Amino acid sequence: MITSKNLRFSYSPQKQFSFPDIACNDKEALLILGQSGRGKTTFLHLLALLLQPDAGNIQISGHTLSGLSSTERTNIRAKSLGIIYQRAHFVSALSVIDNILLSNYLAGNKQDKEKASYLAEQLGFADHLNKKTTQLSQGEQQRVSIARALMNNPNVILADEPTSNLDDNNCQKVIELLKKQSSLIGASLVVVTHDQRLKDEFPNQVFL
Ligand SMILES: Nc1ncnc2c1ncn2[C@@H]1O[C@H](COP(=O)(O)OP(=O)(O)OP(=O)(O)O)[C@@H](O)[C@H]1O
Repeated sequence: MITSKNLRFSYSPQKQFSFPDIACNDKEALLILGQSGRGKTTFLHLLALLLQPDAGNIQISGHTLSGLSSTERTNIRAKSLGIIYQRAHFVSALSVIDNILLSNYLAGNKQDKEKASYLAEQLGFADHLNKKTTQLSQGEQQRVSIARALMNNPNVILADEPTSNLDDNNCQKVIELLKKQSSLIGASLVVVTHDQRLKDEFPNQVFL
């Protein structure tokens, strides 16, 4: 479960944000909608402990995540969070499968090739595992990002515009897969987007 309360953040005195409180239980999904520039990525990066709030707090599975060192934040991110970034940030020298296995390595876990292959099968890119990520289409890269985010069975999955580069058919597929896979591992799923196609896919919604 993830909750946030009274979160505030500023890039500068002119650019200040107050975010609505959120709560997303295990196996549940929450959609955060907002137009471009409303602070969706900023909010997601606060939830992902990549940015530090000026005020307010975040709890994951009942633990309050304030006053942590940078190492502690990095460890929580690697072990408890699955993050699907707006841009995938793959290591271009590595193959698709090695990019996926890298998240096991960074969390200090055993590299689980079987799980990577299973997820690739489920997400429909099993034929591409030995390619370089640069050889994949945007939609394929999006699905590899989802597999990478699921590898350590995170408590919380945070997805930034996971469907923005996808056509209607792939948009539907990716959201179904994300909801199914996160529910299977018992995670909370938080999606930020401006993609109006997702409005009917999530009963729980917050607007920025
Ligand atoms: N590092 C930064 N320094 C200063 N201002 C920033 C920084 N990052 C983002 N901003 C500003 O903060 C605002 C919110 O940015 P953010 O990326 O969170 O919005 P968004 O809702 O995700 O937008 P989009 O849908 O276009 O990705 C924007 O006006 C942006 O210019």
